[in-house]
Amino acid sequence: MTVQLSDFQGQPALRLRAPDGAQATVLLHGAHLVSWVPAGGEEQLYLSPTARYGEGTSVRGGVPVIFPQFNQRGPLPRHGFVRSRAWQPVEQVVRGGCAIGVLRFESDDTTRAIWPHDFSLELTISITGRELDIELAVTNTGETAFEFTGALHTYLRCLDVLRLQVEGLQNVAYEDAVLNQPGEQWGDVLTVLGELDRIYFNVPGPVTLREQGHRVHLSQSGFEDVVTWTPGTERCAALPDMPDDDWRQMLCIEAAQIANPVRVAPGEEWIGMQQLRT
Ligand SMILES: O=P(O)(O)OC[C@H]1O[C@H](O)[C@H](O)[C@@H](O)[C@@H]1O
Repeated sequence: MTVQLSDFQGQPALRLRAPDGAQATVLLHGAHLVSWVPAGGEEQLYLSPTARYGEGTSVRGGVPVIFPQFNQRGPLPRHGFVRSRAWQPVEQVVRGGCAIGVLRFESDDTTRAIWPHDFSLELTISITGRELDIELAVTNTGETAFEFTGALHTYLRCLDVLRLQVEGLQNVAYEDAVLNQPGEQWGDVLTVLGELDRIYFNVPGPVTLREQGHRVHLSQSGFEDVVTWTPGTERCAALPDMPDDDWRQMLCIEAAQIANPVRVAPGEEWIGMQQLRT
């Protein structure tokens, strides 16, 4: 196995470095990407300074992998269970100018006890220049089909969430979990006024986060939906693993599959991807 483990906050991690200087760090815990610095650029991901680490916890920030259940849309723990478990490192390599890290998670007695299916997940993180690709492959290794929902729950770092714009969601129907009602994005930009928690369904193209002197383009395949989330003042103050005012420095733009659960037949594989470019 071609993997060299580093330490990040006491956690085993893969540090990726492309020949052009792009860097990323992914924990074995949750296959959780906690840092992405494009070549010649600055940190693009928000990571809470009071995040918790280790078995059973989920890290606040970075890119949590949500599987096999989004949020509380089913009987499983919120956002499923793979974000709070250790994954296995599979590969760490530099190929064609990209630094690539691969991690794997396989069903075991603990997962079967709450979700009776056999599966294998592989998360591949690839960086080069100003681009990050995150690919989640879900394989059904069992004898019967299963369905899942999930997401790559990307926390983007920003200067001030109240002063940014998100483009690419015009005319897209959404469900607003704060107002508890459906809606449709009528303007060409989404601005944030405070707590925001929306699922945009069937998003047709890329989404761009834009603020003064900074922008990130996000595109996705496999995943049909996009979630936008920031907790706002009150909810953030109630989160034990995030400083009270830090919600102003982040916005989650998640590649998600929620409205139409994915059905995976025995032996089949589903692939979902989120691509970020600055
Ligand atoms: O606090 P967590 O379990 O990590 O969930 C954080 C957030 O994730 C998603 O974005 C959901 O849409 C939110 O409703 C939820 O609050």
